[in-house]
Formats: sequence, structure tokens, C-alpha cells
Amino acid sequence: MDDTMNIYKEFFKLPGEYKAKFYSNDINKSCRLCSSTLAYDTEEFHYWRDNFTHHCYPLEEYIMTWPNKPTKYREVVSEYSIETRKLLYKILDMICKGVGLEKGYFEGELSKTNVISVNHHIPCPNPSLTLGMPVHSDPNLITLLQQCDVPGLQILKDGKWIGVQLIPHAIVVIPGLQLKVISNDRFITPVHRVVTHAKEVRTTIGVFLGPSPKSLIKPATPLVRTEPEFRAFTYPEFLKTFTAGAKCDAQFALNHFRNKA
Ligand SMILES: O=C(O)CCC(=O)C(=O)O
Ligand SMILES: [Fe+2]
Repeated sequence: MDDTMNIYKEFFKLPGEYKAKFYSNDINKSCRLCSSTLAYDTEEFHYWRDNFTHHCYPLEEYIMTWPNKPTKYREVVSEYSIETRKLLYKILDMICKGVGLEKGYFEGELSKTNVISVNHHIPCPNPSLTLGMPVHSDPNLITLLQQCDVPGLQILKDGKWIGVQLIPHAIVVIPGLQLKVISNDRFITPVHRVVTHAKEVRTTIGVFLGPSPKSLIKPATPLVRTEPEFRAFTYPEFLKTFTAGAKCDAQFALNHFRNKA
């Protein structure tokens, strides 16, 4: 975990000319660096954030698109992505046990897309003027988040923003919107945001597992008593509704696919 965090801290210190090769707002680019959000040109406010993201699975398909600097990048990040994927499957199997689904229910198409997304926030002279990341819920299946030793992540609970505690080497697990749908509304997908820090640089590593574009998402049959809470959809259909108007509005997207009572 420390090696990977150090690799990313070094990556962001590399000269701008090297990092510029990765700069893109094209969602179809599998490895890209951007500032604020992907909707940079249309968003109402900009956010105090640089983000570096790339696909990790299948490794052989993507590793050549990754940076080769710092020199150990590919070695360290490939091990990290393999181990975090294994950990995510263990957590998903515990979830299966908890809600009453067969082991391995989420394996295959429902979790094929595996992305690493690293946020980097340089010190912000006036944190009251901007956020490091907008208020949002993760649209994917499940997320693992490794924080560094600088606070910033907050979740919304009972109308109040609560800072997520920093525990060295602890990993934050965030249930995504697809887990809410597949569990037929048993899971809460937390609303969260990132605030900036006036003095310290903050770097976090997120590992996102999500459905493949072709998988059909619907509430798992064993968890439906009478009517499913949501109708079936594909992940691209969901993302299109979620990002409509550059809003990333979870309630809007969920309501769009919710079966009315
Ligand atoms: O950087 C963080 O603490 C949170 C990141 C996050 O919420 C996200 O990437 O979706
Ligand atoms: Fe998030």
C-alpha cells in the first residue's frame, strides 16, 4: 500500500511535459489525466483536483497504456491492482453471504470493469471557495479507497457532513449504485464529497469495480419478494442518465429506473 502511494506521489511530481502526454477529457481513453472533472468545459464550477485514471483488468490488455515513469510504476501498480481485485471479491462474497446470494454472484460481467482512479489535490489557499470533489455517489458496483494522512473525504449523514476518519492503512469500502440496485435497495450508497486543505498535498487511490458495458443489471431474483424495485438496464444506459446535463445525479438516475409502486 505504501509503495503504491509513494509511486503516485512521485508520479504527480514528474515534469509537466511527461504528464501532459496523458492529459485528456476523452472518456474513451483508457489511461488519462484530467483536472477538476471530465465535464471541465461545461461544468458550472471547477474543482481543486487532478485525477489520474486507467483500466487494470485484464492486465495484459492495459498495462502497455500505463506510464513507465516512475520506473517501478507498472511493477508496483500491477501487483496492487491484482491484490485489491482479490480483496474486492472477498468483500463481495461476504456481502453475498450477508444478503443471501450464492458465493460468486458478482463475478464475471457484473464486475469486469476494474479501474484505478487517483486523486491529487495540491494545497488550496482558500478551502472555503472550492471543493476537491463534487457531492456525488459512486455509480459503479463497489469502490475501495486508500487515503493518505491528510483528511478531506466527508459523507452526508442525517443532513450533516461527517469527516471520514484517517486510520493508517485502513481501506474505506464504498458500496456503489449498482450494488444498491442488485441488492434490491438493501444497500445504502453514501453521498460523499472531498474538501480541500490549505497547507497539505492530499493523494488518494480509488479502486473501482463495475459492470462490463454488455451486462444486464437488475435486482437479484432471490432478493425480490413481490416486485423488483428497479427495472433491468445496461450499465451504459445507467451512466447516460447519471451524467445527463453533466450532473452525476444519483437520485435522478435511480428514479429513472425505479419501478413505480
Ligand atoms: O479522494 C477521496 O477521498 C474520494 C474519492 C471519491 O469519492 C471518488 O473518486 O469517487
Ligand atoms: Fe466517490
